[in-house]
Amino acid sequence: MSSTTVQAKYEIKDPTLAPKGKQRIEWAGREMPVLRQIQERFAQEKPFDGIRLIACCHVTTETAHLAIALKAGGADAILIASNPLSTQDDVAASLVVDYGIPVFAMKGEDTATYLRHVEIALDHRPNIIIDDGSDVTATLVKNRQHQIPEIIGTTEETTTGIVRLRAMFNDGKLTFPAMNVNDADTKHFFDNRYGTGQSTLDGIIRATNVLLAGKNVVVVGYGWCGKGSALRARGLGANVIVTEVDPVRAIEAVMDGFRVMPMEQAASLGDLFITVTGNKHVIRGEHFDVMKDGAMVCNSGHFDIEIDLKDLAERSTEIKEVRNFTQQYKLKNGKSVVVLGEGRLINLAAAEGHPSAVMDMSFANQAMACEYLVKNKGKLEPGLHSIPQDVDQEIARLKLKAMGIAIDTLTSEQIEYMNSWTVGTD
Ligand SMILES: NC(=O)c1ccc[n+]([C@@H]2O[C@H](COP(=O)([O-])OP(=O)(O)OC[C@H]3O[C@@H](n4cnc5c(N)ncnc54)[C@H](O)[C@@H]3O)[C@@H](O)[C@H]2O)c1
Ligand SMILES: Nc1ncnc2c1ncn2[C@@H]1O[C@H](CSCC[C@H]([NH3+])C(=O)O)[C@@H](O)[C@H]1O
Repeated sequence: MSSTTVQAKYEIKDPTLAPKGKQRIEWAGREMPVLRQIQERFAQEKPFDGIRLIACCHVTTETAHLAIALKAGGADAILIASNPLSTQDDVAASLVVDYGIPVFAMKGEDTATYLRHVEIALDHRPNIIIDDGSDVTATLVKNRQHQIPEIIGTTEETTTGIVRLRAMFNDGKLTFPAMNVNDADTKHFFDNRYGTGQSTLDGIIRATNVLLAGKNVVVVGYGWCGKGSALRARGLGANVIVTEVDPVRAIEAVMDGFRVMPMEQAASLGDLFITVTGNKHVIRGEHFDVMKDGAMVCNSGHFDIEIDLKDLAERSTEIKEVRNFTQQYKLKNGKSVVVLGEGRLINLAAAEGHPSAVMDMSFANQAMACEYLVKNKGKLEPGLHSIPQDVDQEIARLKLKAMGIAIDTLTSEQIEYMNSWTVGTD
């Protein structure tokens, strides 16, 4: 359903889902104490008064808390989906109905609708863009150069978005500041590793209900997301195999106790494949040809191109939906390959994405990054900017405090020793 009145512009599936969405948003809030404190401060200080802001994020209970915090800080904010399959329609409904935040997102929207929502967001003439994967920023740079003078800056949530921003900068096209949220320690150490680890396995289990104990699980890419996925798959009793292209990460996987081999070999061994590379076609034709009958493939990295689904379709005689988010491709060679979540992020398509406790830190970084952009308006060079270390440390301190965990502090003698060079072997 959509409304085009100036006050209540939105496009969501069904506003009557709002009560369920509100209940779920409130539940998530129990695990988001850091963002809550930031929200309370924003409500007092109103750092975003007069600021138009768009957020392109997965529309989840966690993102709801980010949007609510930004609105509390005075932002004129609207929200669109960062993935066609990840929207939680009840959350979208509640944001519109209960919190007065315009949302343009519907679970299962087609690519044309997804791209139309990007245009609607840019029509809002944002001063700040919160992006997850850089689709909005890339559209701005490609098609809306005239709006760039109005941009104070952007913030980027994920690894692939940062890769795209670096490429944009090297091309001379990133002419405004962009805050690198992904690389904050309190973001990728926890979100990419433990968040992706848990929610990826959650998505696979919700989609298939298969037992993982004893299965050969191939994790493609041993970065932050790969480490988390491999760790949690092992925890469920799977025999984990890792494939990599980076020799250092391959050694890490070996020393973490996993078998490492090229995909050419792993393809015929795996019962389940999880891609987490941010790259393209890491599983493709020659791999499908040698897979076991009934092998399952899914992606928890980035776009739906990590697995070459076009190639798979060309090798198939039939594609059948066998469960929600589970499609069986019947191959010409007589075997079948099962694709989960249409090759899009399995953790957000079939499950609910990362748990609130990790998104608390990711979105605390997002909120603080937006405030930093406003406070430093006109002073930051174009290009990528790290989250200041004191902000990262403060988020960690607040999180530990909320967890009820105390840690030690350096004594003055230790500080002096750590800053000296004269004391050595005696
Ligand atoms: N599902 C989620 O919720 C979620 C969360 C965070 C990040 N991400 C996305 O997941 C992807 C990975 O993120 P990350 O932080 O782990 O990145 P990363 O850079 O730490 O890891 C990616 C790894 O993939 C490896 N790789 C690249 N091409 C490969 C290939 N052909 N075969 C095998 N390995 C290959 C790289 O060498 C690297 O070690 C990114 O696209 C990121 O945006 C998804
Ligand atoms: N529950 C959640 N709510 C909001 N964002 C999430 C949640 N779980 C994971 N994410 C974020 O999703 C990002 C990866 S998603 C990559 C986005 C891309 N547009 C695509 O859909 O392919 C991570 O960096 C997480 O911070």
